[in-house]
Amino acid sequence: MFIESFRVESPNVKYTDEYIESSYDYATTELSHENRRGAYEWIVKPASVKYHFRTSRRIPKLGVMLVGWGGNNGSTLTAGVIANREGISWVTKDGVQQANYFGSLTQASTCRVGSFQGEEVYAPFKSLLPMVDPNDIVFGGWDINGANLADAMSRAKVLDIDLQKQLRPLMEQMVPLPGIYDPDFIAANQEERANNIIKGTKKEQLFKIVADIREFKAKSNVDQVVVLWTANTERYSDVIVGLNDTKDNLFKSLDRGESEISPSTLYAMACIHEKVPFINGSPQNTFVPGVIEYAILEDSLIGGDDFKSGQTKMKSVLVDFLVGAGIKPTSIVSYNHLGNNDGMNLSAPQTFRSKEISKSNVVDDMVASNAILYKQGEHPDHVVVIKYVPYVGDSKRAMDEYTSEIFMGGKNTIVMHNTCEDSLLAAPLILDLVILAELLTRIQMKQDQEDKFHSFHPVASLLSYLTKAPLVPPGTPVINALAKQRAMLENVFRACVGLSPENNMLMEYK
Ligand SMILES: NC(=O)c1ccc[n+]([C@@H]2O[C@H](COP(=O)([O-])OP(=O)(O)OC[C@H]3O[C@@H](n4cnc5c(N)ncnc54)[C@H](O)[C@@H]3O)[C@@H](O)[C@H]2O)c1
Ligand SMILES: O=P([O-])([O-])O[C@@H]1[C@@H](O)[C@H](O)[C@@H](O)[C@H](O)[C@@H]1O
Repeated sequence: MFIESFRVESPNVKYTDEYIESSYDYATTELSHENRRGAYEWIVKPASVKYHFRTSRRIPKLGVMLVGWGGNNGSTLTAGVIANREGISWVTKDGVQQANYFGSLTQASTCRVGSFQGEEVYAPFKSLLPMVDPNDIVFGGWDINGANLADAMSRAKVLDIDLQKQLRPLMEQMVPLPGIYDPDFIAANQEERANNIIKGTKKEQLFKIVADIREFKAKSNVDQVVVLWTANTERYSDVIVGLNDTKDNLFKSLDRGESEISPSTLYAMACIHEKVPFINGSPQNTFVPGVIEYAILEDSLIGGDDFKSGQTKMKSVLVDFLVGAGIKPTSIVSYNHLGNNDGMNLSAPQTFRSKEISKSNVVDDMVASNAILYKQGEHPDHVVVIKYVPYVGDSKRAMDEYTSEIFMGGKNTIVMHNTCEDSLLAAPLILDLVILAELLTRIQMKQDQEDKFHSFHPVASLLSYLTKAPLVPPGTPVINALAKQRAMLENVFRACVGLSPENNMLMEYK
């Protein structure tokens, strides 16, 4: 059974005009290793911590500024939202296609709210808490290439022609603002694309971005802005003591005109300066330690890294299943080729290295969870290959092979092939990232013994479901298993309306 919405009635939940307020007993455990009767034992004690949540019900008019707006992802997302908002349908060789938000967790997934007369009851994920409607989002952003969004959509070659024809008049007036271009951080093959750039020193560029954000907010008449990086993958920045290891050193480096400050770090600093959430959809280390310290000091939301859209998303499901089933993956080979501009940029060794890192670390938590299968320090062989093949364009071809050890010395090899437009996987994730980032800024929490409500930690680990390399607060475990990431997000939102975590026990039927 499916219901469109629900209201929680509980002594622990209060709906006012301003807020949804809830009290929630967080059940956890406390572990100790104790010498009992001459032998050490691991003691596990159930514990409970009372939290209070307060979610503002005032949904803002949201402006989203994309860095790399004219790229395949940026143009495809903008086109998709306009098509949904205008209710556009188009003719394809398979018949008439309606616009939809498939692939978006917030817009096209559901969550179980219970059972009714023996039927399982599900509601839209977006009904858990008041969220921005994507159809109401105002888009803007920057691009180092000056193509308008209609031409960018055509260049991307992602969407059907009949749809593009209907969208062109609605998109050709959208022109990206000049972006910060530094050839030292992306592939040299991007140089000819860079015809729309901000001149000046890095500091002048940073404060031009600040001015752009303020002007966009005023002109678009939006209440809140979220900025998301969907520009090219940069090489990693060197992290150097005295350069970018602290907020103060980062700003001193900026004043000195240090070159080792990437464009993405400059955009992030500008957003933190304006207390505008900044999400990194690419794998580079935008968030050098100085940026993280700056975000924490300013309590300004940052999140990332690298959209988890295809091969890696599948990997974070399959390896979790295998290891959870007591099967030992021993070799993982992920190959793909694609022919879009992202693929061209990744054909340079230094930018590929950024992507190789984010695509390789995704199994670490699952391997570490099972010492029966893996000895200390043991890992599967794990290879990532990306090749640039212009002819296939955005239609990424991914081939994965997983070899595992099974019962009594047996071997099992799983091979997968995946073909689809990479941007059609990423665009809905961008939507989720900006909608969730905005929502997180409207949720406040406190433990029972705390005096005042406060926001979540500004490093938004709750966005990890959507990223290959989740950015987490210092000292926080990095969870990559997709089911755990989704459950974490859903259960925190359930707590905000006083509902217990979905535990799948179905005791009613036992
Ligand atoms: N499935 C996916 O598409 C997917 C998944 C994970 C991550 N990503 C990442 O998302 C990013 C975008 O992917 P895409 O396919 O849209 O790439 P794209 O090359 O089509 O778009 C990137 C855009 O960014 C612009 N740009 C580059 N540097 C810029 C800067 N400093 N400021 C402003 N604009 C800049 C480029 O001109 C281009 O228009 C890439 O980094 C890619 O690795 C994509
Ligand atoms: O999300 P995923 O499919 O694992 O990884 C993808 C890579 O395989 C692809 O080569 C790259 O161009 C995309 O940006 C994305 O990162």
